[in-house]
Amino acid sequence: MARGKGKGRRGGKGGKSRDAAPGGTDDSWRTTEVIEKADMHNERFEAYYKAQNVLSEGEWDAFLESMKEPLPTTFRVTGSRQVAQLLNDMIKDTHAPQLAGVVFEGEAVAPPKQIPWYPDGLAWQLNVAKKVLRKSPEFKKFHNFLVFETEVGNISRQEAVSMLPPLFLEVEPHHRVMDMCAAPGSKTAQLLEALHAHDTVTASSFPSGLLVANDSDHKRTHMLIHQAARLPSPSLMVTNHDASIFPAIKIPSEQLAFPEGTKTRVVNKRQHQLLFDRILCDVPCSGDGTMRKNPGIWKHWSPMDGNGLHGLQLRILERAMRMLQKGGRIVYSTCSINPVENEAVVAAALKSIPGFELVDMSNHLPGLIFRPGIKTWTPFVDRFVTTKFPTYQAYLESLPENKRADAKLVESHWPPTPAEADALHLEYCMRIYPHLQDTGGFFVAVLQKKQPPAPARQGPENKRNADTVEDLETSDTKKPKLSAEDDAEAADDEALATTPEPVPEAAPDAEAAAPEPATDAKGKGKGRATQGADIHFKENPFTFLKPDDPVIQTCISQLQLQADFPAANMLIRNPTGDTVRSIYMTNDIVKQIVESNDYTRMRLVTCGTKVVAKQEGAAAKRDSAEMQFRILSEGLPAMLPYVAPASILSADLATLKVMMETYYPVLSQFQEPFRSAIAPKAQGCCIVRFAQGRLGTAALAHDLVLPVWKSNVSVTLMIEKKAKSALSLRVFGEDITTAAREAAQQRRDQQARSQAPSAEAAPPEADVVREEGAGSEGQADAPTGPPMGTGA
Ligand SMILES: C[S@@+](CC[C@H](N)C(=O)[O-])C[C@H]1O[C@@H](n2cnc3c(N)ncnc32)[C@H](O)[C@@H]1O
Repeated sequence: MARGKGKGRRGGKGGKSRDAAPGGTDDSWRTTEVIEKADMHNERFEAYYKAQNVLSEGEWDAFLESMKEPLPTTFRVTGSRQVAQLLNDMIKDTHAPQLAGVVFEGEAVAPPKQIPWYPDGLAWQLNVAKKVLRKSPEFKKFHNFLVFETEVGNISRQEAVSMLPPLFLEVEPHHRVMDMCAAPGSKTAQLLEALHAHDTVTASSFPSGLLVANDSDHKRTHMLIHQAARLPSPSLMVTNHDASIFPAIKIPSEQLAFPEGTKTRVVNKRQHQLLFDRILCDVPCSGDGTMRKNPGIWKHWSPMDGNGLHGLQLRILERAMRMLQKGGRIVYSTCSINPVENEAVVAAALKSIPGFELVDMSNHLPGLIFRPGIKTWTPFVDRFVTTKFPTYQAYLESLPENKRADAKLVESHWPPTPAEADALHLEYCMRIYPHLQDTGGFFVAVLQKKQPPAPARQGPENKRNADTVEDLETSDTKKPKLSAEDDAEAADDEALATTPEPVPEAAPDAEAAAPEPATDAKGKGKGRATQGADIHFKENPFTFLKPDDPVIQTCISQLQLQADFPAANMLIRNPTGDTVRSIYMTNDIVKQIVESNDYTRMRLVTCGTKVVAKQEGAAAKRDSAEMQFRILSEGLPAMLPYVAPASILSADLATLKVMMETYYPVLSQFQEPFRSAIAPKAQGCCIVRFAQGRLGTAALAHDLVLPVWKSNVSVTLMIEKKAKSALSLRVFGEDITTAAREAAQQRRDQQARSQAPSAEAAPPEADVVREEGAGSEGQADAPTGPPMGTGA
C-alpha cells in the first residue's frame, strides 16, 4: 500500500493506489486474479474516459475489448552482461524454433516473439495460456528454463510498458541516478544494468555513478534489496523515505571535481547538495492501466482514486525537479491512463517550477506505438462520474464557504489554458493503450532541466534564478511538506542547484561546517547518527573499515587481493562496528555520501554490495581457521579485478561436472591437472576459472569464474542451489545437481507413499545421504545470487 511517511493513509486524499510495478517482479510467472469477462465492466470507467476524449470514437471498442483480455507474459534478458546476448540467442535460435510448431488440444500455439521496440531484441512476449505452460511438454521445458533463469537474475519478468521509463532515462555509468518510488524494483534493476553497461562476462565494472533506490514502504525496500542482489553493485544505495520530502544529500565538493579513476583528495571540507543527472518518478497511481493483469480494479474503479493521488504525485515530481542537475532528465510515469494523474501533474509541475521543458522522445524507440499527451480533460468531483465543473473556481463556488478549505480537488486537477498547454508541449507526453501493441496502459513524460544559456558565473546575490523557493510559494500547487530543517536546507539547495559548474567552493553554506564523520576509538569511520537523526529508524549503522584494519588485512592475504584493491571502501553493518560477518564494498561516491550524511536522516537501508563473508560453522573450526573469509558468488564479479591472476585456478568442463553432481566431491574425484593444482592450496576460499569448451553434448560458451571452498578432503562449489541448477540446465542440458536428484527421489517416495494401501504403511522418507567427504560448510552457507559470468 502506498503510504506517505507517517501519514497512515494511501498516497494522497483517499485514493487507492497501485504500488506494485506493472507485471511486478515476482517470479511466480502467474497472474493473480481470475475474473469472468462478463464482470469486466464498469459504467463509471467508461463514462469517465469517454468524457476525457482520450481516444477517438473509432478506437474505443478496440480499447475496451483489449482491456478485458489477459495480458501476455513478457520478459527481458537482463542487459548489462554479455551473457544476455548469449542467452537471447539461445531463445531465438533454439527455444523459439522448437516452440514454433507446437499444437495443443488441436490448436497451434504461438511461439515467443521479440518485442519490436526493445533495444537489441532482448525483450520477449509470450501469449500462452497457463494450461499450455503446465501441460505442453515443449512449453513446460521452456517455462522451466524461464523460471530458473529468472531465479538467478538472467531473465526479468516485467510487463512490457514497465520497461519503458528506464529506456527513456538513458542512464550512463557515470550518472547519479535517483529512483524515487522504486519498489519492488523492476525498473531499479534496469537502471542498475545501465550503470553497469561496461561489465564483462566475468567481471563487474566499478561505475563511478550512483543509484539511490528509494521507497516509502520499509517492507518494500527489502524487495528492492532482493531485486538488486541479481546485479550486485557498489554504486547502489537503498533508502526508505517519503519521496515528496526526500532530504538533501550532502557531498563534499571535491567529489564533484575529480573524474573517475583518480584518487579522491580532501582539498577542503565544503559540502554541497548532491544533484542527480537522472531521476525516475514512477509514482504510486490508481493503476487503471493494469486492469488486464489486475482485473479486480474493474469492480472498484472510481475517478476519486486518481483525484486522491494527484497531490502526492505532484509533490513527488516537484521534489525530483529540485534535486535535478542542470541538463538532467526526469522520467515521470504511471500505469494509469487518467489525465488527472498524468498530464495534469506534469503541467502543474512545469508551471510551478520554471526552467524545465518536456522532451519530444517520439523517435527514441522505433517500433513503439503510442498516442500523444492530451491538452485538455474534465475532472469529476464525485465517484459516480456525474458532477463536473468547467473550472476550479466554479467547483470552489459550488461548495459552502466553510468547506472550501477542505476541498478534495485543487486547481491543478483542471487543465491549463489552451495557450499554456501549447506552450508546455503536453503533446510530448506519451500515452500507451492496450489495443495498440497488446500491452498494459501506461503514461510516460520526459522532463529536462534546461542548461543555462551562458556559463557565466553568477554572483551570490542573483544565485536564485527561475527555480527559487519564492516562486514555489506563489504556486497554486501545494508546497511540499518539508520539515523546518528540510525547508531551510531546500533553500540552500536551491542556491547551490542554480550555481553554474564547476561548483564554486566559496559559496557560503551552512552545511559546510558539518562535522567530520564520527570516528570511533578504533579509528573506524562510522555512518553518522547526529543531530536531526531519526530515532525511529532501526537499521544498523554503516562502518567503513580502515585499510589497515586486521580484518581487511586478513582478507587481503587470504584472498590474495592486489595492491589496487579499494580497501578504504569496505564497510560492515552492525551496532558495535566490531563483529564482522559480512563485508560490503562501495564505490567512492557512495562512501562520500555515507560519511557526509546522517544515515538515519537519509533512512539508509543498505548500500554497496556484500562481497566477502566470514566462513563460519564446523568446517571452518575443523580446518582450524581462526578467521576465514570467502568471496561470495554474488560479490565475485566485483572482487575479481582485484584477485591476483596467479591465484586463480584453471579447470575444465569435466571438473565443473564433478562439482555439479556432488555437494562435496573429494580430491580423488578430480582429474589432473586440477587435482594437483588444488591439493596444495590452503584450506579456504579459492577462485576457479572454468575454461570454455565441450564435453560430449555439454558446452560452456565462455569462461566461467566461480568461488569454491577447499577443505581438508573436498572441494565445494560455492553457489546457491538454484543458481547451480540453472547453470546445469544451460551447460549440460539437464539438471545434474545433487539437489535435483534428491528432489526427484523425494517425488518418487511421495508417489510410492500415495500409492501405498495406507499412509501408515508407507516407508519413512529417506534421509538425505551425505556424500563422502561432506563437511558442514557447503550448501547451508552457500550464498544466494546468480553465478555471474554464467551462460553457455
Ligand atoms: C508504482 S510502484 C513503483 C514500481 C517500481 N518503480 C517498479 O518498477 O518496480 C509505486 C511505489 O511507490 C511507493 N510509494 C508510495 N508513496 C510513496 C512516497 N510518498 N514516497 C516514496 N515511495 C512511495 C510504493 O510503496 C510503491 O512501491
